[in-house]
Order: sequence, then structure tokens, then C-alpha cells
Amino acid sequence: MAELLRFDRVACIRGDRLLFEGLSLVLARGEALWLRGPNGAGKSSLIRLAAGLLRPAAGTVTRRERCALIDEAAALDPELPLRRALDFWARVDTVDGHAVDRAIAAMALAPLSDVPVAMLSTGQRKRGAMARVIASGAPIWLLDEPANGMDERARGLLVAAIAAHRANGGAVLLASHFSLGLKDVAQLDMGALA
Ligand SMILES: Nc1ncnc2c1ncn2[C@@H]1O[C@H](COP(=O)(O)OP(=O)(O)OP(=O)(O)O)[C@@H](O)[C@H]1O
Repeated sequence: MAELLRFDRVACIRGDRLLFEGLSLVLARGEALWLRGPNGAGKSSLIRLAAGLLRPAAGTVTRRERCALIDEAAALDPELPLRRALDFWARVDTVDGHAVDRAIAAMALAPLSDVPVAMLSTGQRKRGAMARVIASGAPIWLLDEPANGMDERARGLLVAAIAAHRANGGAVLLASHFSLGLKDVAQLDMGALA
């Protein structure tokens, strides 16, 4: 099945504000969709709907595969060295240690493997969170401002990881205030919806 994620006429209400309604989209294998729009437009809310962390006020969200999420929290145990924090999620995601090795290499984190997550810089922690997503093996990546705090080199690694994931049959839903320079990416302007 090529289709991984579908929104059918979805409405989203936060607090007492209608953020959007009648929103339909399909994300298929190999595809990427870039959510754009000003602060408060609803990009994070749409990603949380996709993750199943928010319920639509109307319409339906269908996920046909597992998803992995990055948002403002790294979701890595701050007390653990980075490698062990990633190994914890590998056990939850039932992937083997090689998946973690590959993810660490993809985000150039080997020199930081023994550093406690709490001691990582903002950009390093973001790379760690991205390694968690890569290692998960989840076909659907939900990336809410994944490049925040990343330097140019790390952004390059992120873009390469996204391209490799898509080439492997994965799909990416991305919220970002700036272009990452992704090739062949569809765009949804949330400002135009609000
Ligand atoms: N838990 C909540 N309760 C009530 N309102 C909320 C809640 N979370 C977010 N909102 C509101 O929903 C609106 C959309 O927020 P959201 O975080 O989805 O926007 P965004 O497009 O991701 O913004 P940004 O570019 O600043 O990250 C905002 O007006 C925000 O105040």
C-alpha cells in the first residue's frame, strides 16, 4: 500500500479557536510534505493530529504504518549517556543495535555516545532526537522544526537522512519556518488555511 497517512476533511480546534477545517491530504511512500505558515497557524497541531496525540474535531486521520515524532522535547532520558538513551528506544521499537549504530553514524554522533543527554548542547540534543527517529524504523516521520538549533553541517545530515528515508519507501511530514532545501517536496501553506 503506497499510502501511509491520510487526513479526510479534518478540523482542528485548540482551546476555543478553530485552527482549520475541511483539511484533506495524503502522504504516500517516498513523499514529503512541508507545512509552512506563521506562528500559531497550526503546524504543530497538524503534526500532533498525525501522531494521534490530538483528536480531530471533525473528519478522520488514518495511519497505515508506525510513525516517529520529533517535537520540542528530545524524548531522551537526560540522565543516560546518549547511546544508552537511544538503546532504550530501540528496545521499545523492537529494532536491533545495528539500527542505533546506523542512526548514530547518520547524525555523526559517535564522539558523543558516552555523554549524558543532559550535557548535550541544543543542536547535539536535536541530532540525538533525530537519531532516535532514524533508528525507530518507523515508515512515517513527523518532524516538527527538526532543524531548530542545528548548525549547517547537522542540517546537511538531516537533509541526507530525509532523502535516504524517502528513497527507502518512507514518508515525511515536516513543519519548518525555513526551507531545508529538500528536493521534490510538496508544500502546504497553513497561513492560507487560518
Ligand atoms: N494546548 C493548547 N490549548 C489551547 N490552545 C493551544 C494549545 N496548544 C496550542 N494552542 C493554540 O493553537 C494555535 C496553533 O498552535 P500550533 O503550535 O499548532 O502553531 P504552529 O503553527 O506550530 O506555531 P509555531 O510556528 O509558533 O510553532 C495557537 O494559537 C496556540 O496558542
